[in-house]
Amino acid sequence: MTRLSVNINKIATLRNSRGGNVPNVKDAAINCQKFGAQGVTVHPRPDERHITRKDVYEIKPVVTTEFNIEGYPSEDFLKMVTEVKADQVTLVPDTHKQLTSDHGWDTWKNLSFLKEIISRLQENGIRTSIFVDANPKVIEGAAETGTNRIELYTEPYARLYPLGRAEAIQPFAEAAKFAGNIGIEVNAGHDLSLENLNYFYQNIPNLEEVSIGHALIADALYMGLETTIQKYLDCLKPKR
Ligand SMILES: CC(=O)[C@@H](O)[C@H](O)COP(=O)(O)O
Ligand SMILES: NCC(=O)COP(=O)(O)O
Repeated sequence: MTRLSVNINKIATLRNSRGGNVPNVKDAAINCQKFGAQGVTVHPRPDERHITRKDVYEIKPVVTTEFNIEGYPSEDFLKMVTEVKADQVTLVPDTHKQLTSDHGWDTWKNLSFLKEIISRLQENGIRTSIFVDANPKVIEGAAETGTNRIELYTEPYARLYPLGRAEAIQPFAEAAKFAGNIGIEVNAGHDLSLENLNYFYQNIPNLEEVSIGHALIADALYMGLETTIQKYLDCLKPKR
């Protein structure tokens, strides 16, 4: 079964545009789960332009499914995810000024750094995932870090999908197969949508989880959160 974790960053973006507490991110987390999401994802950034550190602490008690926190492993970030006891932490190689995440880790170059962080998180009972490009060499490096999972960075798939989905999926299918063969579980995310999700799911073996925010929250403006989540879950129905 592939789980859907809803990234609620964009709810916080809307809230922050006015100050105050509308829309309420805690209620969004509660409702995503009520409507069937099997996880809640947040990606707090150092400038707190959407999810804030305070949000992370406030959301945790209402998450009854899986709380996945994504971000760059600064000391501040590590303290927060450990205090909050995230179920899963996804390490992302963000730089300070990034508009959004746009690349995976160079796992070989950052091997000792990642190894140390991953063992600290695992000692605290937190499952780890690291954000990577669909590249077997990089995934081999990920295995060396001791991580439980990788998250495949799917923006290149989403971008190429309208031009030719068979070519778009190929490196991802190979990468996921390679990860499976060396015993690493696979998550995926970034720019997945109602247009491209089902084909991704159909072609990626043993996909544990997808985290989806931008497109899903945009769809919810038109269809409502409940219908939208149902449609995303329909894309992840067991393969026949
Ligand atoms: C790692 C990843 O792909 C997501 O967390 C995505 O970057 C969402 O972050 P923003 O909402 O800040 O764009
Ligand atoms: N890890 C990916 C994520 O949480 C959401 O990415 P996006 O759907 O907002 O592009």
